[in-house]
Amino acid sequence: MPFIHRLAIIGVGLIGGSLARILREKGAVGEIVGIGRGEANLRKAVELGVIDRYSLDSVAGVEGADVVFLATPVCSIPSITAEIAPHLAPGCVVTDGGSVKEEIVSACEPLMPNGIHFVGGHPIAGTEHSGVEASFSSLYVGKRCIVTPTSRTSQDALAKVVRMWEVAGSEVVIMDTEKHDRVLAAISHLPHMVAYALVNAVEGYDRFEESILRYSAGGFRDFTRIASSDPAMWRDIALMNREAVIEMMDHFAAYFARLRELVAAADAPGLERFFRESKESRDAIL
Ligand SMILES: NC(=O)C1=CN([C@@H]2O[C@H](COP(=O)(O)OP(=O)(O)OC[C@H]3O[C@@H](n4cnc5c(N)ncnc54)[C@H](O)[C@@H]3O)[C@@H](O)[C@H]2O)C=CC1
Ligand SMILES: O=C(O)C(=O)Cc1ccc(O)cc1
Repeated sequence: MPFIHRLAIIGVGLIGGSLARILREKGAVGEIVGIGRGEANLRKAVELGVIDRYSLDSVAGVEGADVVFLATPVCSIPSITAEIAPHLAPGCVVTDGGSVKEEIVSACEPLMPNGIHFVGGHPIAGTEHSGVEASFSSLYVGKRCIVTPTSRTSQDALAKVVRMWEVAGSEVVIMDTEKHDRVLAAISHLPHMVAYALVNAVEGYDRFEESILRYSAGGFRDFTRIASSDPAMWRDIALMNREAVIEMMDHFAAYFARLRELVAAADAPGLERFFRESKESRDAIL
C-alpha cells in the first residue's frame, strides 16, 4: 500500500531519480511527478518509467503532492522552496537530499505555512555521475541517510521522512544540522576538494611538454574518481558549506605540511609511523 500518494520530485537526476525508482519498486508511492528545467531530461525520466509525468513549472508540479523532495544543487533549494511554499497542499511534507544542511534548513523551515513541514535530509550515497540516466534503484540500499530535524519539526513529518528512507533501504541517522555540516566537510567535501586540486596540480605541472595524466595508474585513478563529479554541484557545496570546508582544508594543510617535513628531513621512522597510523585507520573502515 502506498504511504505516499503523490510524490513531487524537483530535480530528477541521480538522487531524485534513484529515490523515485526504489519507492516505485517497493510500491510505496501512488504517483510521481517530476519537476525541472531541462525538458529533455524529464522526457527521458518518463520514458525510463522513473516518473509518471512532469511539469516545467514548480508551482503547478507540486499541486496536490503529499511529499515534495528537492534534489537540485544546494544553492537553488531555498529559492525553489520559497517559490512553492504558498502553493503546497495542506499537510504536505517537504524534504530534500542536499549535501549541506544548516543553511537549507534554517532558510526553508520558516517558509512553511501552518500545517506544512520541512525536514532536512541527506543520503550518504552517490556516484560521480549525474542525470536521470545515472540513477538506479539500489543506490540507497545499505547506506546511511542523515535526517536533521529541529526543535520545531513535527513528529509526524519526521516519521514520514524516516519511513521513506527506510523503505529505500537506508539506515537513518538523526543529527543536528551544525554537526552534519562539520562531519560532511571532513568525510566528503574535503576529499572532493583534494581530488579536484590534485588533478589540476598534475595537469598543470609543466616540466614536460606532454600532459602526463595519461600515464596515471590505478592509485591515481581510484583517488581521483570523485573529481569527475558535477562541477556545478560541487561549486554550490563549496559555497554553502564554506566555513566548515575552509576549516577542514586548513586542518588538512597542517597534516600535509607535517608530511612534507618528514620527507624533507628524510625521517624514515617518522614517515613509516605516519603511514602506519593512516593505514590502520583506513583498514578499520573497510
Ligand atoms: N551526486 C551525489 O553523489 C549526491 C548528491 N547529493 C545532493 O543531491 C542534489 C542533487 O544532486 P544530483 O542528483 O547528483 O544532481 P543531478 O545533476 O544528477 O540532478 C539535478 C537535477 O536538478 C535539475 N536542476 C538544477 N537546477 C535546477 C533548478 N534551479 N530548478 C529545477 N531543477 C534544477 C537538473 O536539471 C538535474 O536534472 C544536490 O543537492 C547534491 O548536493 C546528495 C548525495 C549524493
Ligand atoms: O561518489 C562518491 O563516492 C561520493 O562521495 C558521492 C557523494 C557525493 C556527495 C554527497 O553529499 C554524498 C555522496
